Amino acid sequence: MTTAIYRILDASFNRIGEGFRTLEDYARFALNDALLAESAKGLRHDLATAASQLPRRELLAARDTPGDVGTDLQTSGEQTRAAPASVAVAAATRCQQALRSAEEYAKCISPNVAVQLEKIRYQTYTLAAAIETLPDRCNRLADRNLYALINGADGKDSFLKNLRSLAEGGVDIFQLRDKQLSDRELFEYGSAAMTALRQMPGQRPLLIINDRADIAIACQADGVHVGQDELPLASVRKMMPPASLIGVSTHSYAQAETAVLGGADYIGCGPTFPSQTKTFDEFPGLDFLKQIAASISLPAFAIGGINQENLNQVLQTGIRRIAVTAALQSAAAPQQAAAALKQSLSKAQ
Ligand SMILES: Cc1ncc(COP(=O)(O)OP(=O)(O)O)c(N)n1
Ligand SMILES: Cc1ncsc1CCOP(=O)(O)O
Ligand SMILES: [Mg+2]
Repeated sequence: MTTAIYRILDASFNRIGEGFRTLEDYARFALNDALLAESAKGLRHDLATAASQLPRRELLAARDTPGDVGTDLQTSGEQTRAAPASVAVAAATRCQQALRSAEEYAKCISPNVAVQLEKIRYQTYTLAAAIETLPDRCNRLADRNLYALINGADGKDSFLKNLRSLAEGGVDIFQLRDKQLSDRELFEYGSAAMTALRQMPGQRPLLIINDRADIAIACQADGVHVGQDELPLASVRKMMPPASLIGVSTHSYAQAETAVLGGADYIGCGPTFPSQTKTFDEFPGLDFLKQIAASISLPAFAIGGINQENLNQVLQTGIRRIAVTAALQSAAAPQQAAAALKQSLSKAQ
């Protein structure tokens, strides 16, 4: 019986390793996403570490490919795949199934290895979901690059006038960010903004609510933006209607990785420069933006003190999206300032 167990484990380890390699290739060459490719590679290494705790001689001795009664068993679905995305989904499914099988049989000879395989299996569920959903997440914001954080300090009429004017200037995502308004006011401003946006022709700008999933739901906004101190992404996702957008603030590569794997629809990255809107002690700055641009294909908005004067420095990092407050709010002519930012962003695309 021990030979049978090693034979199953040997076959499973091969299947899992091949599955991770297939996922890595898809993330690297089809999605152009270094973070997800690295994540698949990391799991392949974790698998090798777990397997190395079993005697390799026994695993190889149990291998008997010519005597395998299953090599001819194939379903017709295995012969064709509609697209690379289907190859990746099938690879992820095979990995998960083989991990489960390996985990169960490993329990007979090494409970410790079984625990490690279980951990890899859970991480595979997360990675598979992130890989499968990435194209959709990217497409939803594909041509949106100018994001304005607006407040209601001057009253609702002025807020709506500003919203319409900035939309004319080319803002394609708004965030209602106001830490002074009451819950009732946030709801009223958000609802009024949604009514105004729905009346706009063509691809209307989106409305995201800062910090508060409950307010976003109540005013039927397009989504919510949460920082590192708000509710975690997974909890917010459970609360929001299925098509809602969820953005996450990130200040380090590790935070960005967690957001991408956790299913965020976009990330805010910063602060880049000192800001008139919010005070910061630390600035991940342009180096952080470079890191993000090199590794992450999820829409990423640089934020913090960005204006027409320093925009080129941001664009030189490879980042193509920005989120701003003061560059519009403090401008003599906000609509023209938005149009100028939009033009610079469009030129860089
Ligand atoms: C697009 C975008 N990026 C980052 C932030 C900052 O969010 P957070 O860190 O939660 O800070 P507050 O905005 O809540 O003060 C953001 N709002 N939008
Ligand atoms: C909320 C927030 N988080 C990081 S920077 C920032 C403020 C963005 O406004 P500004 O463009 O005026 O710096
Ligand atoms: Mg916040």
